[in-house]
Amino acid sequence: MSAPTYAFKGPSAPPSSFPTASSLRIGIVHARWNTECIAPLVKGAVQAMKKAGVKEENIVVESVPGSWELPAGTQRLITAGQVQASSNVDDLMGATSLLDDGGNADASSQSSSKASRAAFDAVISIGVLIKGSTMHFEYIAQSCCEGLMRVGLDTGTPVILGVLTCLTEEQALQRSGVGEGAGVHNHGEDWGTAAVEMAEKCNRWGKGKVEAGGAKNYA
Ligand SMILES: Nc1c(NC[C@H](O)[C@H](O)[C@H](O)CO)[nH]c(=O)[nH]c1=O
Ligand SMILES: CC(=O)[C@@H](O)COP(=O)(O)O
Repeated sequence: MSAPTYAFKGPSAPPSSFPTASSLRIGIVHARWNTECIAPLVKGAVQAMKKAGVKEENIVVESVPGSWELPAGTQRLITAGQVQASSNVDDLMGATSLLDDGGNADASSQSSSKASRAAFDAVISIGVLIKGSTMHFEYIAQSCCEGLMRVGLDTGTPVILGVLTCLTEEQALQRSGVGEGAGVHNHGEDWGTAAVEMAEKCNRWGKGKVEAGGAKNYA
């Protein structure tokens, strides 16, 4: 199944600068299913956030078994950040991620004395669902996306939907930036940029600051 070509589908350019990026703390929770795609997607998100100005030590990467576990994992990571911010709880010990050494290293490898202990400004939830021969895919895809939306609205922390729901392995690879042919694009990069933008905007709106004058662009 080859990728269709589009005239304009896709996100427009992100903001040209992210003034508060260096002080943001952003979490990634990724599923461990379909690692061929998960690893490049997580890498794309991390690289985009670093390019926007987020410090590597302020990006926390944790994993859960599959996409079904993403809503609960995301909710609990947000809570963990809030607990850390209000106490002296140290790193989240024992956590494993595909990006660690063979999935066996613990989260202390990410730690740095300079790392933020603030509540997370945004969390990216990354999973790759690929249609099989039963209804498994449909149930997980629907519940996972609805669950992640609920976590974002209930906690007030921006949750970025980094879940691919693909009908074929080829579709998943193309959207992870490792496929072949037209339409290959690492969506993880878009999710990283979206996380920084939403973190900055929600922090600003939370302080009651809104930008005036935007209507002139549409007059
Ligand atoms: N089929 C896929 C799954 N399935 C696993 C579930 O997400 C879950 O981990 C299991 O049922 C235990 O509760 N997960 C994916 O991320 N991607 C799939 O394609
Ligand atoms: C429950 C499962 O993991 C499995 O039986 C789902 O099968 P499929 O991915 O072919 O729908």
